[in-house]
Amino acid sequence: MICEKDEKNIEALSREICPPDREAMEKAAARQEELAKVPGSLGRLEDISIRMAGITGNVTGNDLRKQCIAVFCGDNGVVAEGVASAPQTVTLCQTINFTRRITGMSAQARYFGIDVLDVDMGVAEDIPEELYTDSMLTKDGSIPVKIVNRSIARGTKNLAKEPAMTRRQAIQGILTGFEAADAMKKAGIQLCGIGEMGIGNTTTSSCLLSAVTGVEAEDLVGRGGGLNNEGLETKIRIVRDAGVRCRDMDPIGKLAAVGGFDLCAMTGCYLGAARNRMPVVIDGFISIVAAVMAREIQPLVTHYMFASHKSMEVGYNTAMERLGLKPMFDLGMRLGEGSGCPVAFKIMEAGCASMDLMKTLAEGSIDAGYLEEIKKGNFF
Ligand SMILES: O=C(O)c1ccc[n+]([C@@H]2O[C@H](COP(=O)([O-])O)[C@@H](O)[C@H]2O)c1
Ligand SMILES: Cc1cc2nc[nH]c2cc1C
Repeated sequence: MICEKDEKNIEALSREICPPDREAMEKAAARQEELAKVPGSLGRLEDISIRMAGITGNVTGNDLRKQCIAVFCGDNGVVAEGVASAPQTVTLCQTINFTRRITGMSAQARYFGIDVLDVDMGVAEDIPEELYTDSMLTKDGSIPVKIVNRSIARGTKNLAKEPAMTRRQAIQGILTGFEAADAMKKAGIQLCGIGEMGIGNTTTSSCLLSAVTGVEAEDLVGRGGGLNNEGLETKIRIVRDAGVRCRDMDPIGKLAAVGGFDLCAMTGCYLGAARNRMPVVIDGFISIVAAVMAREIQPLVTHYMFASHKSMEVGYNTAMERLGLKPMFDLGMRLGEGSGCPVAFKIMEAGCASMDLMKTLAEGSIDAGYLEEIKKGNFF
């Protein structure tokens, strides 16, 4: 049963997020200056290693090889307004197909050996019982391959006509996100990404972004999965009304009025990852709007966030400016699911490898001792 205590819990948990370790960051920056290269020549890979030092407090040894993408799935009542091009049933289909590792995100996850934490936050249609699990961890403490049942309701209400959900439901969703972050930490995950699946969620995300930033709907709303002109006009109108209606609400109020169950859980998961001092990767438009919502609750959370790719969705830049981050790459992607996270994980590993394995010129000098080692066949 969700109650006032749970809302206080979100505040208390968010207050536990620490600022980054500045001393470790200074040491890491100094080490990057000394390594055998032109200072700054590894560009943003250097920044990543320095930010990682701030997150863990360690300059070296920031191993990021145990990785997981948490994908939060749910349907959105607002699709009744004709604001999405794909049928709602795609949400169910992809939620199931994450477990088969055959979607845009999960195929990459399978290839790279990344875990997927697939959470049903409120898919409208039935998920077969055999595919469900109640626990975010298996008996041996790993991330389950099945779908974790945290369904709040079979989709949200139509936000154009009434609040998408109750405040209690929004709180429940946020706390599920915290739970997911804790489960990943317990499973030994060192780097996580946050994705989603939910037809209609570029509309809910645009509503939230408009409400938070006050930016005009026309400058935020895109075609999502490929909306036609008529649908786009409706979407802009709905986002404009929602933005005005929710402008003065607190973050949880905004999420309840015009958000989705996926967005609530994603918001909580960013906060939970930061609370666990775990670096967390942002995917596309929906993912970055949830990151903005997390920042509205606790600004320190951004120190733990890394932005993967620049989504093609129109409002992406507005959200990015709000966070003060910079995407790592632009591949013209706009799929969602967490599909930008695997490549970002590899870039982040590269940044940490430079710090761990490179030497300074002095440490790597070619002297007689080194040549003796080479003669013995010891190259590393
Ligand atoms: O993340 C993005 O940048 C992104 C941009 C456009 C669409 N999507 C995906 O497409 C779905 C939402 O699109 P829509 O048009 O139904 O609102 C949802 O399942 C997202 O994962 C995702
Ligand atoms: C097939 C399909 C897959 C998706 N994955 C995320 N959003 C999606 C939308 C569609 C239509």
